[in-house]
Amino acid sequence: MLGMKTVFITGASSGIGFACAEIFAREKYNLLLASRRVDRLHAMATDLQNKYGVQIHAIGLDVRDKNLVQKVWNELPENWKVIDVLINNAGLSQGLEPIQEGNTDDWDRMIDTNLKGLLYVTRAVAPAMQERKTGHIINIGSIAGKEVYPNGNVYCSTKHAVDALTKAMRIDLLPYNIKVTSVDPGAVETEFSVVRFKGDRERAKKVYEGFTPLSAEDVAEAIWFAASRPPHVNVNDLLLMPTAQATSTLFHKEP
Ligand SMILES: NC(=O)C1=CN([C@@H]2O[C@H](COP(=O)(O)OP(=O)(O)OC[C@H]3O[C@@H](n4cnc5c(N)ncnc54)[C@H](OP(=O)(O)O)[C@@H]3O)[C@@H](O)[C@H]2O)C=CC1
Ligand SMILES: CC(=O)[C@H](N)C(=O)O
Repeated sequence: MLGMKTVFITGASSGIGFACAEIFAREKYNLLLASRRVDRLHAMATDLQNKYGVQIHAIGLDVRDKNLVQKVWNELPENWKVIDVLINNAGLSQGLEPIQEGNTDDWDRMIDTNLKGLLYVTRAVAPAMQERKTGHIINIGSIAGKEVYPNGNVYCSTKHAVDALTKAMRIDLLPYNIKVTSVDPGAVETEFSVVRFKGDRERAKKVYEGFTPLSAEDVAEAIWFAASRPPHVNVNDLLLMPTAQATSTLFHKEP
């Protein structure tokens, strides 16, 4: 661990988080990886350790579980609590219905993951950054945190909350030299839509037909850009879109 920086990535088992793990390992960061599918994390850890020679610690974690988040953090070996960059990436959408037809369990899952999960992980990690008077928290927001689109109601509101939280966290943490950034992608072809449509791969595929979406790597490179700025530079908010997607509403072609 000596001399090398450490990045803590939530939601590292797939998509943007998975791509971040590869890029930060390439840049010789040690990786603290968390998600529920810890088998995937172990598999990627072996691959990345062989490829880049960095140290990797994988933890099974459901960010919705407040007590588990704190327990897992408390039980980490001390050297894995020295986090230079926290990437609050874990998140999802569930369903795409108008508000009056929405599934309230879906709503709970999005709020518990995208908002409360981000809060619980930040609350566990930020005090150690405060103590060391250094750190960088990168929240993965969305164009859905800047605009809303038909049937996007609760998902969009969770990402609007992430937008507000990022601004508030920056104020609170500035006295301790902790940077706070929001990276806000447009449409990215990951498992996101398969999760949204609960395994309906045909429906998920249709989301990306007719245009070139962002790749997880496109977003991870943007996250690396923000993380690799010199000490006097903070990227407050980085919005990146597929060229073909003028606004979030173009993202959903469904009626
Ligand atoms: N794809 C897109 O178009 C866009 C995505 N985003 C945001 O990017 C982030 C990453 O999404 P993306 O990579 O696309 O989607 P993926 O579905 O590919 O990845 C989501 C990741 O989040 C993890 N995750 C989900 N729920 C939990 C949980 N309760 N506890 C811990 N980890 C969890 C999943 O791991 P596991 O299931 O193993 O727990 C997985 O690693 C999300 O916050 C999303 O809102 C923003 C804009 C656009
Ligand atoms: C742009 C996103 O955050 C997401 N892909 C969505 O469907 O809104």
